[in-house]
Amino acid sequence: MPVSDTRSTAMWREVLELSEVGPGQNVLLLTSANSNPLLIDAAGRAAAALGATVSRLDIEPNWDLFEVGSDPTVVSGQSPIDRNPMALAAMKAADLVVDFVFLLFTPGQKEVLASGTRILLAYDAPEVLARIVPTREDRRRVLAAKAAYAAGSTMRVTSPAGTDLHARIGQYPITAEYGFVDEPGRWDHWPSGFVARLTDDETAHGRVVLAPGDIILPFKSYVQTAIALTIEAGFITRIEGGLDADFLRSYLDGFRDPNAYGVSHLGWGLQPRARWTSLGLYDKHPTIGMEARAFYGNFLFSTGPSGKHRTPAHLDIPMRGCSFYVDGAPMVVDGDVIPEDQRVAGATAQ
Ligand SMILES: O=c1ccc(O)c[nH]1
Ligand SMILES: [Fe+2]
Repeated sequence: MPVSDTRSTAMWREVLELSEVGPGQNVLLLTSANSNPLLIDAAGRAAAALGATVSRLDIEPNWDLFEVGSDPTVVSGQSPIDRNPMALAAMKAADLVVDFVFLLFTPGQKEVLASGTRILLAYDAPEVLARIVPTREDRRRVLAAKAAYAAGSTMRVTSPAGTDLHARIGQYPITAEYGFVDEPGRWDHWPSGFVARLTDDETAHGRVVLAPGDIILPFKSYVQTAIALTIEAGFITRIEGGLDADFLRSYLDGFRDPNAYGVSHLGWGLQPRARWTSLGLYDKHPTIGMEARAFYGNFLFSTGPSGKHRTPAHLDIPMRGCSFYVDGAPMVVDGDVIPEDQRVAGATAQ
């Protein structure tokens, strides 16, 4: 059932207030043909009610040859604003841009954030946003996890299905997503609730075994048959299994890009209000699967773009029942997050 206008405007007011929107702030709504008008209208009304000056910039759709289906996360890394000085100038002049297009991983987004503009991405179905309106408690929990992740120089992920992945970390920043943008130059995504970071170049190695119930985005499917990935020097070198493995291998082959097999950002889900099951109740169009990316205790594995290599092929693969260690200290054990007051530091913990 759709979220009512009243409720939608109220939730936007809450999130924009958390994002420090108020009188004197310039808020730009960035839209395109793929944007959800319900989200745009509610955000504009809420920002105006908070006293901000609200403008809207509509850009050409970000279609790409490889974009199959209607999910903008299928192809990442470029957008029409990258080569549009007019759009970039408008976004840099804003204090906060609400991105209804999906600019993640694009050079244009990076340039706008560097100017101090805040960018809040909002694309998922309105009822998913309504279920996961961010809170200061989400921010505290995610930032505590970020601090624990930042303290380490090695990571390891294991699972009963046979995952045993090692990597060095520290070369690249941590993305701590809690759903609102309260500092200059900050990017975030509503709904969310997880930490993620790229591994140090060519250091990821071992095995990742996708078990039944793990999710591959943007396929928006639950893995039915196990897929065994061999990881060497930061790349997937072998994909073994049955039909799910064939589909994954064929999909990645279809990009004809060796970087499609890269290991991308790794982290874990920290949103207790996101549910592993939600994706199973939607058709593929209405949602981009943010509850799957954020459900509490997932291991968020992902492939494609890395620190050194660009590629339009990006998969987010939230996995259940894994254990995530930073310098041997457990962050998640068998799919359950270790609360920060029970976390122990250093390699002694394992
Ligand atoms: O919020 C997001 C969404 C997709 C992604 O790849 C990273 N973070
Ligand atoms: Fe991702």
